[in-house]
Amino acid sequence: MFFWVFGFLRMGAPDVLWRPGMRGPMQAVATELKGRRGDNVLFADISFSLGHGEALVITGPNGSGKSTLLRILAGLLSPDSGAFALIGEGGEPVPVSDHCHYLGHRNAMKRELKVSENLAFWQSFQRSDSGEGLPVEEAIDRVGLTGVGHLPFGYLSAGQQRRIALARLLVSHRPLWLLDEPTAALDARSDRLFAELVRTHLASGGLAIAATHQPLGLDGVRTLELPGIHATVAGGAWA
Ligand SMILES: Nc1ncnc2c1ncn2[C@@H]1O[C@H](COP(=O)(O)OP(=O)(O)OP(=O)(O)O)[C@@H](O)[C@H]1O
Repeated sequence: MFFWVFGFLRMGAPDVLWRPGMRGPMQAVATELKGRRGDNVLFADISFSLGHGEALVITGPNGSGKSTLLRILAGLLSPDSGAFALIGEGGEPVPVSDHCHYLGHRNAMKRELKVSENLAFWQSFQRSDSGEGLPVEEAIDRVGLTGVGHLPFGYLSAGQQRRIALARLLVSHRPLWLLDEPTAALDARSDRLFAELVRTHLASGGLAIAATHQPLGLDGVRTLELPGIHATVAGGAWA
């Protein structure tokens, strides 16, 4: 038995706001990905293609393999078979690890370091040739937490910490955002703020793939539903 839910609505043609130093449009292509944990095949035949300005939301029950699929896309796990590639301007593949932001369940911040120190670390660590990100203080402003830069990260509430984790996406520019439960712990206002951040990213030609149980407040994104463990997925492919 297999379930595929396709949302083929595409967001309106984005105003492509290329910034200085930014590379040309990218395309993300997954080809017949098969993911396994131990003896369990979680999913198979996952194929899709995303162009610049497009987003994909991955849904499915607990344990269906959403995080596993995202980790495979990020290059943190190997697929059982199949491939995922990011194709740059001119048709050449570019390393996914250098061109993606991966936001996992955890925020990947040091509790003892100041918010600004954490973000400055990520800015330096994830510097890319895809273009400049925002200054740290501006990224903090964008997630609605003006003035918290001097505080230790551990002083923030769970929702505030998640918002700073989202600010990490802004301090260095990377075209592909891979987001695992990005809105966990966020309140309704922060959900809207997150949707706005993704909308802006897509409008500047970026790509986003998010695994979530909650609606992300984004219109016109494609949806991929993983059926759940022990089910067989077959025959689903996007052009
Ligand atoms: N490190 C691991 N070793 C072995 N099995 C694992 C490991 N991590 C996850 N699994 C198993 O893989 C399956 C898929 O897990 P995954 O975290 O990808 O699901 P998910 O769809 O993201 O779940 P959730 O909605 O609960 O976040 C689960 O059955 C889980 O027990």
